[in-house]
Amino acid sequence: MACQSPIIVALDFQYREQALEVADQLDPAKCRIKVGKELFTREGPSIIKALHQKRFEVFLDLKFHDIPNTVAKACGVAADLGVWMVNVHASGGRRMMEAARKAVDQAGTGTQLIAVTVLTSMERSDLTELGLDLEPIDQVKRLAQLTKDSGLHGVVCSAQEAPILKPMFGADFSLVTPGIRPVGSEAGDQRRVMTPPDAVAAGVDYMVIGRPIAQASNPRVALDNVLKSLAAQA
Ligand SMILES: O=c1ccn([C@@H]2O[C@H](COP(=O)(O)O)[C@@H](O)[C@H]2O)c(=O)[nH]1
Repeated sequence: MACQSPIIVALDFQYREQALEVADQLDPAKCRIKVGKELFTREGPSIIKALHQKRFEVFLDLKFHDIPNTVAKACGVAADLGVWMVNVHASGGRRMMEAARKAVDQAGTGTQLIAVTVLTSMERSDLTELGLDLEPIDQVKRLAQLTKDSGLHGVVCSAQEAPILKPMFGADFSLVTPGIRPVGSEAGDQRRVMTPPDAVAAGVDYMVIGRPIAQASNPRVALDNVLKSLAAQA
């Protein structure tokens, strides 16, 4: 049965052993797992297989950004791996995203394809340096609209943008939000952050949590504490 939890735990480790040690402390009924660039670059598709064997649904977070043909082929291969979700950068443009969606659909594995709008580590000053003289929310809205128009299943954004995006794009367009910080945990390199209960109240569908759970002395307890904070609010 598909996992009902909104939590996606990012296993940002280099080695399979480290990642699986944390995965073994987690319950696939209570969270999904995100595999990103560091772990996938070291371990390759075998880490996906290992997590699937442990019954986790996997978000393969490689944020593809290249010409349409290259991204479409990569997304098709990711979908063939049977991952639950894969992503691209929305700034790759409409033709890139449409090609990627087509390739994912052709795989026939039900993989969801989403696009990154503005990284949660970025704030207005970062956009200014890129020549974008606007608030993150304005760029997020623009790229989310392009993502929706290109036929993708949702976007990566910050939870801070969810109250605006959810009514704009509706229940079927997933908002996947990193930059989630339980009370008391350090923001680190994240800039647009929110607590788990506030993120749910803001309308997010899925929240990605890495270091606050994966680097905790007890990841199982850290995950349970997040889930308890959500239940207390419900
Ligand atoms: O905009 C984005 C897109 C992806 N991420 C990824 O999410 C996790 C967050 O980890 P934390 O340790 O909870 O900060 C990480 O794997 C990023 O690559 C993101 O943070 N922001």
